[in-house]
Formats: sequence, structure tokens, C-alpha cells
Amino acid sequence: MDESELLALRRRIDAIDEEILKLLSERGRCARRVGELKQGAIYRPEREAQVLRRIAALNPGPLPESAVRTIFREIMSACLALEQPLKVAYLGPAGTFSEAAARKHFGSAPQFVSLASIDEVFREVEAGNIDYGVVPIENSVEGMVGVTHDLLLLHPLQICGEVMLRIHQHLMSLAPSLAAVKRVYSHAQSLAQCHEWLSRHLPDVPYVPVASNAEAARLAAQDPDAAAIAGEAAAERYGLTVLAANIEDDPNNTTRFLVIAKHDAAGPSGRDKTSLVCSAPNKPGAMHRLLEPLAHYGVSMTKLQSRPAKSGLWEYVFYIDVEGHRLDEPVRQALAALEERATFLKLLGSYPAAAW
Ligand SMILES: C=C(O[C@@H]1C=C(C(=O)O)C=C[C@H]1O)C(=O)O
Repeated sequence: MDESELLALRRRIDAIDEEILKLLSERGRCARRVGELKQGAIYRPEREAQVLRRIAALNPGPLPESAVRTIFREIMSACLALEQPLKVAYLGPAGTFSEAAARKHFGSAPQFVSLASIDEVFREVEAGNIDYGVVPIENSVEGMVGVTHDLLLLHPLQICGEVMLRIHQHLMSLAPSLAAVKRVYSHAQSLAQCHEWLSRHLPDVPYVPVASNAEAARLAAQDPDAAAIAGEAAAERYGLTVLAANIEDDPNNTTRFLVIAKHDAAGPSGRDKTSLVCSAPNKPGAMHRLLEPLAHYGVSMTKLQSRPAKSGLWEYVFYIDVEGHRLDEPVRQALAALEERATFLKLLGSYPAAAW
């Protein structure tokens, strides 16, 4: 090893770090001043999405895109906290995928609050005790989360963002090896998602469903004969060793979360979605007529989900996501036409499509 070159490189790294720190401080001062000039919401999801997309496109390497995104996510998180410390609630307990989604979206600067139900997340945001709520809306394997759909219809809240989270399940334990595991705790959905792996590697032990993956990890941390299936955050939080990683049967398993607030994204980011819920008159061709304006104005639909209306038997409401912001001209016109044809329509908000 060339000692003098090593020394020179480390000196260079120290000098670079000082430069980075100076620039970060300057960035923080700019953000704080932006905060003073702002009217309305301090947190601007459309601007944050643009910053992340721009940085990813500019990245010259050698750092991978994911590393650069994570670093800039944290920089913005810290800058935003200088303008306004945020309170973000998620469906708890701590260590669940909902917490991972909240941190992926907001970075680590906000104060995170774990709440016991999706209903409580909506209520606390509506009451103004919490600035933003992160709630699951659909999973690529399990389908829609019904309660979140119902609450979006009931509460006067808006969607201001979405988060896509790849769900990786790990088997974790205090036990040194698989052979020592005598029972497995997890949420019923996670047990189902790892069914093939479990029947191949741990066919003879009981699988015990519990309230959440985080609860499973907490139990496994008290019992050296037990293992839990949960996400990585739970292993860290409860001091468990991952005995087998990525044991989910479907490697593309992804959950989509929504960020709810009292406002949506004030303007377009360049790659946006708009969500709405509506109902159609109960007569032949009504659904076709309802959706016709989307085709007419060239607006793409990314989701159409029906759900029983709580008003009567065999009546449905339709949850629709389209590409574009409500202020983009084709979306604005399509929504106006759609509203005329629907018996009921509620705009749930426009927001940047998940940046990563
Ligand atoms: C600085 C701003 O405020 C916040 C912080 C941002 C940042 O650090 O880049 C971006 C958007 C806002 O959430 C801004 O609106 O430009």
C-alpha cells in the first residue's frame, strides 16, 4: 500500500467534506428563507419530487442512483425541518412497513407518530394534531385496503403524495440457526406471503398469526426458540438476527401508500396523478358514458376500483386514478365533463407520482 497516496486522498476527502458542509449550510439558509416567503403549506411535494427526479437524472456516478436519492432525500428532510418541524403519523406499531414508507417519503427529520389504526391516522390529521398521515391503499398481491378507500370518501382530507414500497420479508430470531426455531410469529398476511418458503424450510413448526409484524418481532425478542417474519426495520429495532432474507414467495410484492393532509400538491410536478371517487347512474351504458371524457381528452386511467357504497344494496362507488394534475388542461377538462355525468364526484387530490 502506498502510504503517501492514502494520506493525500484522505486529506482531499476532508477538504471535500468541508466544502459539502458549507454548501449544505447555505442550502439550509436558502430553504429557511423560502419558508419565510411562503404562503400556504410549507411542505411542497411537487417541488420535492422535481428535486429528486432532477438529481437522479444529473447523477454522473460512480454513486448509484438509489444512494444519491437517499442522500438528497435526507438533505431536503433536514432543510424542510428548518422551515417547519413536521409531525407525520403512520399505522403502527413502530417497525412496520407503514413506518418504512413514511420514512422513505419524508426522510428522518420529522417527528414520527405511530397510531393504532388507519381510522386514527385520518382523525388526527383532520383534527390538526398531525400534519401528514401515511396509510396503505393497495398491495400488488393482496389487493386493495378497503378501510382506507372508505375513509377517503368520508373525510374531507386530500391526497398529497404516494409511496411505493417493495415488501421484503425476512425470518428473524435470537436463535443461532433455522434448526433451533420452534415457532414462527407474523401477521397472517405475511405468513400467507411466505407460505411456500415456510413449507419448504420450516414444515414442522406452528405458524402463529399476531396483530402485526412488529408485534411478532417483539415476541421473538423475548423467546429464543421463536422466530418472526417481518421487515428489516423490525430486526434492527428488536435486535434480532436475520436467518433468511427475502423469503416472500412473490419477489415483486409492492405496497402503495398514500400521504394524506389538509391540502394536495398545489401545482403540477411534471409527472402527477389525480385521484377521485364517483358514482354513476344505475342504467345501461352509464359507466361507459362516465369514462368517455377521459378517452376524449386523452387522459390515461391508472386505476379503476369499485367498492360497495354504504348507502344501499348493490350500489357502488368507483375510485379512479388518472395521470396528470387537476390543473393540467386535459385533466381539468376531462374532470369537468366527468363531473357533469356522475351522480356524485369527490376529488381526492393531485400529487406527484412516486419518484422512486
Ligand atoms: C425549500 C423549500 O421547502 C421545502 C424544502 C425543499 C428542499 O429542501 O428542497 C423542497 C420543498 C419543500 O418541501 C421549497 O419549497 O422550495
